Formats: sequence, structure tokens, C-alpha cells
Amino acid sequence: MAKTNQPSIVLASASARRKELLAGLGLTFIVQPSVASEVVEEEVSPEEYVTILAQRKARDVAFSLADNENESFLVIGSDTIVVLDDTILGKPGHEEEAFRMLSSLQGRTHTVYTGVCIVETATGREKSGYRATKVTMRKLTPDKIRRYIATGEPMDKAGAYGIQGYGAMLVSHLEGDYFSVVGLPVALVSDFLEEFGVKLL
Ligand SMILES: Cc1cn([C@H]2C[C@H](O)[C@@H](COP(=O)(O)OP(=O)(O)OP(=O)(O)O)O2)c(=O)[nH]c1=O
Repeated sequence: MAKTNQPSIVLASASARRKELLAGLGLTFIVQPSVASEVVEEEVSPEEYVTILAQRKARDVAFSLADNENESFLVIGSDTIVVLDDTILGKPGHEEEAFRMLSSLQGRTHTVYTGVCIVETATGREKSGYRATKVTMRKLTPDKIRRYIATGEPMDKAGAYGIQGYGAMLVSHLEGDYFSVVGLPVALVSDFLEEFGVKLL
């Protein structure tokens, strides 16, 4: 249900999953994907990596809204990566890369990091944070991996899988926030929104 007397909420994302998860909080919001670069040049930790990109996406869209002097927006940016050992896996560029990613993930435990940043355009105030979730993947044969890739599901997803889809069949165990793996740590976002004065419950 839409709430009244609240700042306009903007989701700075092209991800259908993030849109669905945010809509689950009963909020009315606008979607305006960020066009900011997703390249991080510096050597940073996974926590810093997702926080930097979430901030970049939220700030990029906040900047584009800055002309609306009479209206304040709360802009939400987010970024998800999969980390196996010390390697960051983003979205696969092609099917062979998806195959390599899934071959390295199968039978092992990796960590999914999702960063979130909310920028309030009227004040420039920001809140950022991240969630880390451990996911254990079942052992998969090369044939099974090929058949999973043939579903088309892996190509726009970090680590080349989607836990919310066919990928659910690849996962044996999860420790942490499921929603963060899908792309948005909903509870953390709700905490931040409440700190900005948005009434959710
Ligand atoms: C691990 C995992 C990732 N993902 C998705 C979430 C993100 O959409 C994507 C990681 O890419 P991101 O760069 O975080 O996001 P995006 O490019 O899809 O959208 P935007 O930058 O506009 O917000 O991987 C799943 O949907 N399920 C999963 O299980």
C-alpha cells in the first residue's frame, strides 16, 4: 500500500529482482537505473567493493535528480558479487565464463556480498552497508552445468547462478540473508529507510 507524506523513493537499479524485493515492503517507488561504471580500479576488500559500487549507483542517480529543488528523493543503490577464495566473480561475459564460474563454485562454499547505499537528495545524507552470506553449492557434473546454462538463467547474475530460480536446485546450504543473495538485503534496506523517516510497519 502507498504511504503518504513521505519522500519519493527511487530504486537506482535495472534488476527486476531488486524491484520485486523492494515492492515486497509495500512501498511505492520509481525505478531509475544508474549508468555509473561498475569497474573498481583499486585493490579493495569484497565489503568495500560492493559498498563502493552501491554508493556509486545511488550517487549517480541522486545527482541526476538534483535539479528537482522542491522535492526530496531517497535513492537506493545496490551491488552483488560472489567471492570464492580471494576471487571476485561478477556477471559472466559469455557462456564459457559461466561454465568456468559454475565449475569452480560446485561442491564448495562461497560468500555472496551485497552492498546497499541510500542517498537523501535534499540533504546529501547517506547510509551504506553490506551483508555477507555463505552459500554451499552441490557437486555438479559438467553436463548438469551445461544444462543449467542452457536455461539462460546465469548470464545476468553474479557468479552465474540465480538462487531464486533453477539455481535453487544447485544449492545445498545457506548461512545468512537469502534476500541479499537474490540482490537486495531487504531487512537492512528497511532499517535504513526507517532511519530516513519512512514508516514501513
Ligand atoms: C548470486 C545471485 C545474484 N543475482 C543477481 C543480483 C544482481 O541483479 C546481479 C548482480 O549484478 P549487479 O551488478 O549487482 O546488479 P545488476 O547489474 O543486475 O543491476 P543494477 O546494477 O542496475 O542494480 O546478480 C541473482 O539474481 N541471484 C543470485 O542468486
